[in-house]
Amino acid sequence: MGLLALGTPLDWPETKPLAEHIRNHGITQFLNTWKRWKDRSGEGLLWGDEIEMFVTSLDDSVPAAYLSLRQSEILEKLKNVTEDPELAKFKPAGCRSIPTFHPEYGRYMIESTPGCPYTGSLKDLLTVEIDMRFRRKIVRSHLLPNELPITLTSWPRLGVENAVFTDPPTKPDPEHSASKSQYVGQLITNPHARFPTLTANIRQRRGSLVDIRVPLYVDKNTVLPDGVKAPLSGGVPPPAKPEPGTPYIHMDAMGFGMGCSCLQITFQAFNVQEARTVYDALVPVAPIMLALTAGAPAFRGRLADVDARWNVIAASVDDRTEEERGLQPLKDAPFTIPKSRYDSVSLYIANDARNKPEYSDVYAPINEKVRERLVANGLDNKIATHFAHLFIRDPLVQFSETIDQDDEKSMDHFENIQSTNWQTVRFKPPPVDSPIGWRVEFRSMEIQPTDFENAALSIFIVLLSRAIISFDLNFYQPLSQVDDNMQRAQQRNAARANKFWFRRQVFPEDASSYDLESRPVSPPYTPTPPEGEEPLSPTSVLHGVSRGLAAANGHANGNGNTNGTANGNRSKSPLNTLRRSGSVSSCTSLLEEEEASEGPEFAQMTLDEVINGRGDFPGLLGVVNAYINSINADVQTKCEIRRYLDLIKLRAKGELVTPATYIRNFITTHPDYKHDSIVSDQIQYDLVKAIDEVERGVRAAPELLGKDYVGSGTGTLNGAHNHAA
Ligand SMILES: Nc1ncnc2c1ncn2[C@@H]1O[C@H](COP(=O)(O)OP(=O)(O)OP(=O)(O)O)[C@@H](O)[C@H]1O
Ligand SMILES: N[C@@H](CCC(=O)O)C(=O)O
Ligand SMILES: N[C@@H](CS)C(=O)O
Repeated sequence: MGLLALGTPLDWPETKPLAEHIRNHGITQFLNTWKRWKDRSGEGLLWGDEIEMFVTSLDDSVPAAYLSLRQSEILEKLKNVTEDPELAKFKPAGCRSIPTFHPEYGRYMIESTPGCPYTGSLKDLLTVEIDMRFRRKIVRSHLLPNELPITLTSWPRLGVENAVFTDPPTKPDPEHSASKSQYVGQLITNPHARFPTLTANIRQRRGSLVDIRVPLYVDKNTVLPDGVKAPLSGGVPPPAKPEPGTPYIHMDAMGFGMGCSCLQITFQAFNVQEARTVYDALVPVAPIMLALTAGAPAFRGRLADVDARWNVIAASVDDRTEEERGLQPLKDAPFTIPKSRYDSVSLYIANDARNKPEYSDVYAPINEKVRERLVANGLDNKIATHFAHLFIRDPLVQFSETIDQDDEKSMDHFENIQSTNWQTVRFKPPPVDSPIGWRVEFRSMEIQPTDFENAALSIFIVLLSRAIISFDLNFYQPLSQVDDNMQRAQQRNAARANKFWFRRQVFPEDASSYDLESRPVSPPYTPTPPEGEEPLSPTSVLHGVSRGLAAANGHANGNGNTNGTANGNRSKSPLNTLRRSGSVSSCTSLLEEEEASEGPEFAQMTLDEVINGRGDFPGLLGVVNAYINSINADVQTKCEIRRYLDLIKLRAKGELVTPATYIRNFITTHPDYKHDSIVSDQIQYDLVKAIDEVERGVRAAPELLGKDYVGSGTGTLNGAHNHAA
């Protein structure tokens, strides 16, 4: 959740003339922080997750499940839980603090975070699921008897025409609502000024309603839509912009995207250098984790032909003008902008010789004035270019009371731009007046139905970040490949059927290059815009290659059971220790043929291979296992951690399904499903009940969670039914 300042929000015509003032002071504020923190080390790893959930309300008489719009009431009660002596009694053993709860975009959403950040010790990692479950129980205990806390990524029936999908019922109001949507009304949006203002100002800056198009999953009885009711303005990234003639689901409001739920992880790095290294390494991991966590197969009452939310949110906050989208010749805009504010990363940032200029191969326009100012103040070109790219954007939410700020004491103007650049990974400078240091936020993952999964994914990403630092791993690949992977990750059944570009050789070839401090620094570079300022479509170059390549290759199944080196920091020969005996690849001729054309640096791998490894490539889980083996921890703790890592392993192998597949299967096998792509009220009601029962362990879902999953029981704090209405 972004900056939640208070005040009188300005509309777009009032905000636009302030853009340069806000950017200038934002950079001044950043430079003040830079001066304070550039050489400072923090405490090292502290980290936390953010879990976004929906509050749903069930009406058994219809039957139907609605989005409950009681966010404010519920958060009002949750505001004081930290001091609640009653609650302290229920704090589970191992849970260190009372969690905190925050608003999110949807008026039906609650975000929760741990009360204080975790450390990286394995023992602390074992408290993550306990903490997440505690949060869910606290929320559940503050709901009405007919309400449930549900961690679904998209709400299948949000915005269905002439239908009730909220409690209380709401109607679209295109005349007066901030989005002007023909499908959803103002009341689905959190009333805090940030959210309606973002919604209205994005639309006004863009010059039209946002335009979201998701390919429709066409079943045998699907009646193809006869077009949309509002004129469409185009410029939506694929596959939200299906090929002409492809049927799609249309959405037209920020809430369809930002009203989705995700799982985010924020780590504090030891220093700025480490933060930049981890940021870069996680950029290629983002699409991999999007595919592994995919959980959004239905939008606006229909099954989609995608499994994930990403492009929907990208299009839902796409404030670019027609000129910026390349639909009109440039007149007022200085350049075309290839991506939405919510999108994948377009520049690597580490000052590292391995960060070759050719890897930042997607067009990333920059604010040259900002770059020059940052460089003149001592920043190296890579980090300066990163911020100069973020600062091509205009501010979207400004309050009249806070136009003039004390740049020594505030970061609000900086955060205004930074926190509305919603990229897969976020590089976060230290806040003012706080001991918190440089952080990296990993943002691509979709929320999972259970906290077992949410904890497993969080633990995996944290351990991966430790392995990256410990073994000095090199995940660099061209950002055009990462962008291509982002699109592949969202396709239906991507986790099982798609291939993803990844770097083949991830270990340093020369052990002496391990020392981050002594690594040579690559020369400055400037990303070159393509000739004629046409918007690039790097993904299209690579698209055809991936399509339809099912994971039919019979490569050996790495079990991720590596023999890591002892005493982890900077393992000296990770390649040798990770080479698995007997795991030589036995690829099909198709794969061999494909690989032959791939070159030595990068290969297209199944998700199983990226995670579990193949041949000399250890897989992300392989390096995590090596890291675990290299640190001192008792066997019992390591075994308990493996329970979580097994979920990652088995899901990547395809032995467990993604939430998207589970939900899709639930819908398509439901007796009320008529093979017409439609998710009816009855289906959604049963789905919501089923997801809740699965979470509590009342309903088995071995295909999603394995057979040993133990649920949260009644799910409430005191074992009774919901009580705190
Ligand atoms: N010192 C710290 N280092 C790392 N993570 C921290 C630290 N302090 C808090 N966190 C965790 O960072 C997460 C996000 O908290 P933060 O306050 O940065 O949220 P935010 O600003 O709303 O994030 P977003 O970038 O999603 O808008 C939480 O899980 C929190 O536990
Ligand atoms: N809910 C958004 C993220 C919102 C935020 O940036 O905090 C998502 O699913 O990605
Ligand atoms: N919650 C996100 C998306 S609206 C933010 O505030 O930036």
